[in-house]
Amino acid sequence: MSESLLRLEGVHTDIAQYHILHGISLDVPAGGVHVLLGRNGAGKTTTLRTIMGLWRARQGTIRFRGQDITAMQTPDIARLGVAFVPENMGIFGGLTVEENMRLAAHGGRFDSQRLRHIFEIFPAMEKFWHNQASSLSGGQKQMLAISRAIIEKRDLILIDEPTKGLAPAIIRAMIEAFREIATETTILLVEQNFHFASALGQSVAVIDDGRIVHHGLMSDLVADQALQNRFLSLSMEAN
Ligand SMILES: Nc1ncnc2c1ncn2[C@@H]1O[C@H](COP(=O)(O)OP(=O)(O)OP(=O)(O)O)[C@@H](O)[C@H]1O
Repeated sequence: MSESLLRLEGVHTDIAQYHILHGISLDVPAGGVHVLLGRNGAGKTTTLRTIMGLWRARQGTIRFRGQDITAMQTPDIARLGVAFVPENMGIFGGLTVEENMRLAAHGGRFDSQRLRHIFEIFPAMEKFWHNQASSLSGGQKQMLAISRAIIEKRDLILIDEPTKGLAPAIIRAMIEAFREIATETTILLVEQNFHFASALGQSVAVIDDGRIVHHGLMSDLVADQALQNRFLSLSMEAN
């Protein structure tokens, strides 16, 4: 694998009095989609939030392009080219699609070429440009959340369970969209849907009880039924 874009070494995170991450080490190479699997409560969201500086690692280091970002503030991490799409998507229901996008664009201004590129990936964003975000379907809201993350060119996008609650046809469309987005950026994806995760992922890490219990190529996991039995049962829905 190529040199790490993101590297976590022995990361411990506490939330209040609870010790949630117990020494997470993870290498994310530049380019493509890399997947973090794990059952509910395993620590996937906490890992993404710790990378983004929304929770503090009390021990261990997080490096982005070799730079130590462990103690950096979230806006500074974002300025380095890291975006986060949380599970609740973080969009503003009372604002239009355009207004949501404008809030995410640098200086509130759009680069027309960039916007055209986003409309090619997600045509619904152009169609519903003047509609309130609250009126969008679940899939369209997710598309809006991802569009906001890529309105500026990013080096790394952290995405938390984008297919949760979506219909299979929408998930299929999302696979194509993610493939396109991953041609220009690196995606670290938290996912429970194995079909989606395996269609996209190059590497996969399985987290359980705040520890990485498996890390390898997604193709090896897909090809090895015994590995799947061992890890998917504690990770995700196999559909
Ligand atoms: N704000 C919080 N206060 C207290 N405990 C929390 C908080 N957020 C998360 N936790 C706990 O941290 C552990 C890891 O949660 P996390 O959200 O990282 O899991 P996850 O793997 O993303 O699971 P899910 O798929 O359910 O989102 C869980 O035991 C959870 O209860």
